[in-house]
Amino acid sequence: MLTDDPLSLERIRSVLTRLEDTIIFSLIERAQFAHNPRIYQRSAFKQLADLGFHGTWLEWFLKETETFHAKARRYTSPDEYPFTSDLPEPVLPPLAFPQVLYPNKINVNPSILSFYTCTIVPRITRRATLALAAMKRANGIVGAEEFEDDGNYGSAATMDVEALQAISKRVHYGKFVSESKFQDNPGAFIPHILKPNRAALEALITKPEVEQKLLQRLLRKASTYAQDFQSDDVLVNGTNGINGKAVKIDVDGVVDLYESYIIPLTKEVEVEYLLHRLDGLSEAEIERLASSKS
Ligand SMILES: C=C(O[C@@H]1C=C(C(=O)O)C=C[C@H]1O)C(=O)O
Repeated sequence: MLTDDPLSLERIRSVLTRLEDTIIFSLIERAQFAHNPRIYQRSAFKQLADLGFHGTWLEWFLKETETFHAKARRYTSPDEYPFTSDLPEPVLPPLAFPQVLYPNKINVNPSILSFYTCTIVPRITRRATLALAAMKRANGIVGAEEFEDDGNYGSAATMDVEALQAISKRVHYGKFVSESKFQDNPGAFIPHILKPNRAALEALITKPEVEQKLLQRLLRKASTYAQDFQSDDVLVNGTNGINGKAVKIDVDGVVDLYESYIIPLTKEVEVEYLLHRLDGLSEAEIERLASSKS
């Protein structure tokens, strides 16, 4: 039975499980558009330079979106982390969230943005890109560089922002996992924090059976959602997809995203959080922690 204890590992894992669906569906939506590599290239749009912005189209989308969300106090929540630095202060006073996590400044969004744009997007949009190429060749267009560009820069970036926000929330939830595991047995972690030992900390937080169960569930989910998309070849709205046909998700690509990137980065967040879990505590406070067990 799920408790409302914010550090219940069962409750935390149920949030991670729910985020799987959010991530898979955001990737399915992004997969309906071609790769559109221009939106990930710095200074690829003169119009942005004219606005004084010299990042990528996607970074501009993130900045504009996160600027508004920051004013609406989104990033005062302990489970929300922006990709953009120097955001404005909220227009409302921050909500009084319970102080569940130990104060920290861990934000791995630069790593998330890098693997997402360099590896995940090209892989999940491959089918849309191939379908676009076939359509363009059939219409006598032969320029290979055009095969990756369907011009849907706004739609593609909107889907990218949704995917990135869901992946960021999932990865940074590792902080709640680490606090939960630390409070359950602080004495096991403290020696490897006082004498920093990343490998020992990673071994303590790693649960292979949980990871395997997750990957098996993910394969079932992605395969089911891909099957649904296949059975519904012509989309109701007709705007997404190539030539009105739904593009099915790269099931192996979703599983690989988790196995090669999301799970390892979540564990990196868990270890980093633990390495700073005793920052600012006195020897007496650490001693008390070491001798306590929940
Ligand atoms: C998130 C946890 O910690 C680790 C990371 C996992 C993941 O990223 O899915 C799963 C199990 C653990 O190896 C957990 O124990 O649930």
